[in-house]
Amino acid sequence: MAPGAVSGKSKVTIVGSGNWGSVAAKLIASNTFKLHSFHDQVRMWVFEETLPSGEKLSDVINRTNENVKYLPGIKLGKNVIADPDLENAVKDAKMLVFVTPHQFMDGICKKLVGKVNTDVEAISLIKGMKIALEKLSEATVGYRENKDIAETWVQLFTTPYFIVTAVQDVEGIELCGTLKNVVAIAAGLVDGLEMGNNTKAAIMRIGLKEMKALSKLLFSSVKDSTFFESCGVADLITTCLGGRNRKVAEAFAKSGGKRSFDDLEAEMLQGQKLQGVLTAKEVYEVLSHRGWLELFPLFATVHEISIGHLPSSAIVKYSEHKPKSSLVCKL
Ligand SMILES: NC(=O)C1=CN([C@@H]2O[C@H](COP(=O)(O)OP(=O)(O)OC[C@H]3O[C@@H](n4cnc5c(N)ncnc54)[C@H](O)[C@@H]3O)[C@@H](O)[C@H]2O)C=CC1
Ligand SMILES: O=C(CO)COP(=O)(O)O
Repeated sequence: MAPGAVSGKSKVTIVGSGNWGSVAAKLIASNTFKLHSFHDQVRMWVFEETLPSGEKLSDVINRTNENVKYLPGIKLGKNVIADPDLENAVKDAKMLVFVTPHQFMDGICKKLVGKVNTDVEAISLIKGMKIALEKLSEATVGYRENKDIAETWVQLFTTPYFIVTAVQDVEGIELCGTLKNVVAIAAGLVDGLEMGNNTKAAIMRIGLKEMKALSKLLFSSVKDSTFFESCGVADLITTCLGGRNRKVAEAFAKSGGKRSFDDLEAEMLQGQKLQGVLTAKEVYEVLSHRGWLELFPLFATVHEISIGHLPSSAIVKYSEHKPKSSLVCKL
């Protein structure tokens, strides 16, 4: 029997403990407690930090059963164990749930080499829900070939208020979750410029079109139908209406570009991380490398605004840059 399957039960470890990581821990812990195929206890790796009280965050989570910094006011479940030691947190796991801001993943993966079970299964969480208050939400699990494994993950996450669907399109789902954060920055800029709902809806539509076009250019296997799943249009709507990327971009535009995204992130999010600005830079690099910049004016403009090369108002002027080919329209 594999070490992670003590008494035949799969042990789950969550790698990450921010806002969404803590929500995931709560969801999963409620299921592992009820379902016989999973070990009750869920380990959650915590990037350790010292709170203003002088206590360690992991100690406080274990004492109060609450992530007081990243998800205050919500009980995680007594079977969630916070562990600041990454190696120890993963060593017996049969199922790993990765949920840290993506800029930290390289370092984490390097530390995990040779430390996890050889038959471990892993999932990277997709985006777009505020569900800790148990309001109805959805998510999509992507899989390649093995639908049975996908269904195990669906079982682990599903609750009466959290509907999870398995979709055979890993790349499409990953790219939806990644690219929507860039569109959310654009939507926030429109809010900061006080341009109203029609303009915002137009930006969201164009953003969705660029999301689909870029995903399909990068991976021909990406399915159109994925954009109508929760990970596609639903996630895009929620992030553009109420997310952190939107909120900080709004403040950036309101400051007339005088405040940087880094400053605003630190001030407004108190340790939580923005993904949209870094993603816009990474997308820009890909577009630039492949000679596709003019095919994706919204994505390119978001990056140029975020680094101060263009004013926020450029977000509604970018359509004057005419794409060189009709490739985007064809897609
Ligand atoms: N909050 C949301 O609604 C959703 C977030 N996501 C994704 O989940 C991932 C994690 O997001 P959240 O849990 O919201 O995190 P968060 O933004 O709330 O918190 C940041 C996390 O990064 C950790 N951290 C800071 N410095 C670190 C370092 N050097 N190394 C490792 N960790 C470090 C902090 O301890 C904290 O746990 C992101 O990729 C995000 O895109 C996905 C779906 C929904
Ligand atoms: O998916 C998320 C982070 O990548 C959530 O971001 P928002 O809070 O901007 O919606």
